Amino acid sequence: MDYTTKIANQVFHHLFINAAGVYCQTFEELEQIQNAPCAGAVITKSATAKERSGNSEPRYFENSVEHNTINSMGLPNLGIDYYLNYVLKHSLKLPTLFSIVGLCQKEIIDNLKKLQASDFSGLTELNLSYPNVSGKPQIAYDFAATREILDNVFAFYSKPLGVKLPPYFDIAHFDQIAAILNDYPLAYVNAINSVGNGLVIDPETDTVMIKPKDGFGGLGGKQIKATALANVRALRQRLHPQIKIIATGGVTNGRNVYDHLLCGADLVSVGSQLGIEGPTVFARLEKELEEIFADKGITDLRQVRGKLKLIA
Ligand SMILES: O=C(O)c1[nH]c(=O)[nH]c(=O)c1I
Repeated sequence: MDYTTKIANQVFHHLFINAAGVYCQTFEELEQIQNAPCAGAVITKSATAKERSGNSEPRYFENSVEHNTINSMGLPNLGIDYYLNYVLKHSLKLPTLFSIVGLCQKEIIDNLKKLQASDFSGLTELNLSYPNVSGKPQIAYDFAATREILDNVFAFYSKPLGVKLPPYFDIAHFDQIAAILNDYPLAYVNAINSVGNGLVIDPETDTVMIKPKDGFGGLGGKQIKATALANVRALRQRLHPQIKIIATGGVTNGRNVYDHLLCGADLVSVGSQLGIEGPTVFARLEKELEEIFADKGITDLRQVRGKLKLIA
């Protein structure tokens, strides 16, 4: 299958990218994704202006039997300069996306000003849905704040930009966020981030699984697949066609990838299952996807993308 996909000035030859936050904290992890068979792109951990150690541990739990995760990492990262050094210093094998975040609007703007002034020419992903910094609502759940930030960003930022969105659960919210995003020259949206503030209990000890926020954390893996598919589908139906979609959420096998394509995904990102299985996951997913294509006699992605059928 020819997976060639373009987003802004970047050409991808495979569908898969790591989800920001997974396998992308250090040079070593980033290089493992660069060199992973069937990986199409790499994205950095969402970077803040300064290095952060993040929340206290345990802050991540994976149930590898059920393919589910919960995390309240608290934005640990090595700081924007570290990741800028990576994307500028290395002859990178794959298109490498830069994930940016900020604890306040000023930090977001300052980070993007630094990127704008740098020689970085790839895609930037503005994370509007950093769920685990306590006391901070997700920007993307505050529609006025979302519009304000995008106004301020696009007043100066001229490099290709995407936004990472949290899941929405209300049709009116799909309408509202899409109406906002359609007002800006976005290269893409990445939907969805983890499903916020879930709770997982240890049956042995009647105790929460993670320490921060009394056990509340962002959910990932199989348990969020239906929500992820709905968000990809709803955004595809509403956004201008030139705004591409990176689909994230619930991908553990080839059929899930296929379903995200049916809902309109241009690329597919893998988070929890990458963390559980490691970078060989991309080759397994591509193999399973090609088996589905063979069964259905599909030879071109245009026969799948956005082709979800409804009941007449
Ligand atoms: O806690 C985190 O670091 C984190 N965790 C997530 O599940 N999504 C995010 O965007 C982030 I910035």
